[in-house]
Amino acid sequence: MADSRRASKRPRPAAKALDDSYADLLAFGKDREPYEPRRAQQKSAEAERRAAEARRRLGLSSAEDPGSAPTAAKRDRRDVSFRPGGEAPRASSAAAAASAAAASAAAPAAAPMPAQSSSSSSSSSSSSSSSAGGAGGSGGIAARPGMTLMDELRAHVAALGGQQTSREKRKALEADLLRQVMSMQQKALMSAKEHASGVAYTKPLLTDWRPTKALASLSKTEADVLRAQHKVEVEGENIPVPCPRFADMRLPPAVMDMLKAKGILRPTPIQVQGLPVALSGRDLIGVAFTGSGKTLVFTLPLMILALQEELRMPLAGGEGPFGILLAPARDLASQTHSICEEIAGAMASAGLPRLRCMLSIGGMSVRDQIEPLSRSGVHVVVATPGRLLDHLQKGRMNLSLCRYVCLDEGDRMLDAARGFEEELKQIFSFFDHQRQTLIFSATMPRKVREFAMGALVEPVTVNSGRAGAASMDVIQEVEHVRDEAKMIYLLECLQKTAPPVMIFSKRSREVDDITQYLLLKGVEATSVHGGKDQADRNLALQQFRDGSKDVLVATDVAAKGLDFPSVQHVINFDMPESVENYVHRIGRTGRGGKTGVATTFINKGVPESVLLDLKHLLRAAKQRIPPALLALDDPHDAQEKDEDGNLAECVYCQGFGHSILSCEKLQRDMKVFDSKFRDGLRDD
Ligand SMILES: Nc1ncnc2c1ncn2[C@@H]1O[C@H](COP(=O)(O)OP(=O)(O)OP(=O)(O)O)[C@@H](O)[C@H]1O
Repeated sequence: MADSRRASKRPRPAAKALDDSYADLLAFGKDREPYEPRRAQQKSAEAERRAAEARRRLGLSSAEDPGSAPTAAKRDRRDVSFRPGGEAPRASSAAAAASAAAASAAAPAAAPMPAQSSSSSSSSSSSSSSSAGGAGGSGGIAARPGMTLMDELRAHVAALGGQQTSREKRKALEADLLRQVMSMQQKALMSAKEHASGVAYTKPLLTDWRPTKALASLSKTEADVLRAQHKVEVEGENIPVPCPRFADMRLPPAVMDMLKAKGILRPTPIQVQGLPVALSGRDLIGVAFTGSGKTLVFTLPLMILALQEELRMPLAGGEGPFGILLAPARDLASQTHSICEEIAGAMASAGLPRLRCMLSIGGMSVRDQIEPLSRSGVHVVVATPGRLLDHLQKGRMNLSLCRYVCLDEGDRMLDAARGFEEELKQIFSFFDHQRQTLIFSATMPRKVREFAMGALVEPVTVNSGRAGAASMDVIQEVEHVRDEAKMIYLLECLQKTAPPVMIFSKRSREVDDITQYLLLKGVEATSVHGGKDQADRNLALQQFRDGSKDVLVATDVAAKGLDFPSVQHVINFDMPESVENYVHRIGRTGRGGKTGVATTFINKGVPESVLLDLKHLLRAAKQRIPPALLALDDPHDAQEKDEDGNLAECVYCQGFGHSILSCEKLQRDMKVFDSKFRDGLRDD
């Protein structure tokens, strides 16, 4: 069925524009239903009740239902987006979620926390909340005058330490703590309008994609055997069958040729299962180790969807996009944009329409970015959240045709303290219809995944390898080096492998110092960090990519997602604040099936909890543990085992050496929450 909204604006193109050889491809789009929200079907009685309650709390009459009229919708976008779920205005709702970190011991009978989400929520998330309630600690606390939220958290945990010692109660408290912090993330994935009006999408936006006949007829058991062979684990209902060959996925011949030309002959495990899920229109959370090919899992389905739409009816000026791909950093967005362009180029050179992909990031001219959209429309937008939101708010772009959203490095995007939850919340408010949502990362604690799933529609999770584990293709070496000896030792360390080599440091100034030092010593080095302007960053990345520079020195802006060919060695000049960042940093080597080396300098300046996490990570990856780490007194070795005797991971940050109750990341994040609520939310 054609998209009636678009069809009513312009006549459909003549059939002659379509190439017979792509009949197969077109076939799986032709009967797709339009993707306007089908409110009548989607609103359950429960949703109606919630909508009325939200309207009452927001002081809206029923005529002002945010979804009922365009004018009301506009006002709602401004007014309601900050008040999801009809809760208190944003500062206090955010404060409630953050202060959460501490289920109230002082007031166990306090009012229950707000409902998690009006969309379908995962059973596990609801079960954790109910068990938390059972622990008698779901009231949530806010910072009292003169006390920071962190103080409250500490006091609360200390109090509980004395009172509740049983494993069950502690687990319940952990679940509650996490539930409350994470409740912000779910809201970030929903339109505030939907949240306020209780719209709950219950059915995925299925496409007509099918695998080849032989695979389509596989039984569930046979599909499970295939999954086990490819070491992928799945969760969810009615999961599409895995496809062990690209040929099974019925990709357009132009795409098959492109993959072959790039030496991509067999799908990686995340692609074996992730591509069928994404191609069939299902919401997806994909977790797989660094360098395992996640990017193709979210770019290919969108490009194919955009191609089908373009073949059905070419875009005109001002129209589009059909999908947005969001990344937490500009350089990563640029890289993803290049991959989309490459796919678009391959399609065009095979005689298919040229798809237009727009890059929308800060540090570049707004006019240059937006010009292709106004001139001829764009099919795909790859963006960082801040700049995309700016385009939407200023009316330069709209999401009326957009039905596909992907968050790359999803846990970073959704990070309750340092992520983009506020921007995402506002971006999602520009949707007035359902979309397919995909979230990818190499690191995503199980509980965080469960909470994010609560905002998706019948999601499928696909795991390849333990989330947060380092790539097994990286040999990890950890060395004790005093601060004053680091620079000199760095030169020696560079001799371990041939170039290219990446060096990471937390601080921009140190990145500059290291680069200067290496240049003085005759090493072809360049650098990237947040303090450099975008043109310099692009140049440095280009020089490292094309081999004209041997060494790239960088802060963590280059730690996530960037893919350079054949990096041999990653040197951590300092240990990052969390093992999660460590996993991303060392994941710049050992990619696409190649092996690499990572060397990390540690010394007494690194917090013990981080060293303990590192020790456990090395152990899990069967790497050598240096004496400095072996010597650490490790109380968790004995205590923090799960039911199966495995070491339990922190549900908040995925570290192995501690629980959420003593999680340094949560403690740091609580400080950020504190400043957010005191200073107002950031506005960049
Ligand atoms: N099936 C495949 N066979 C061989 N190489 C592949 C395959 N799929 C992707 N690659 C290559 O592997 C490299 C890493 O892929 P990609 O950047 O998508 O990894 P990733 O999982 O997104 O990593 P990160 O978690 O660091 O973002 C790329 O150079 C890509 O071209």
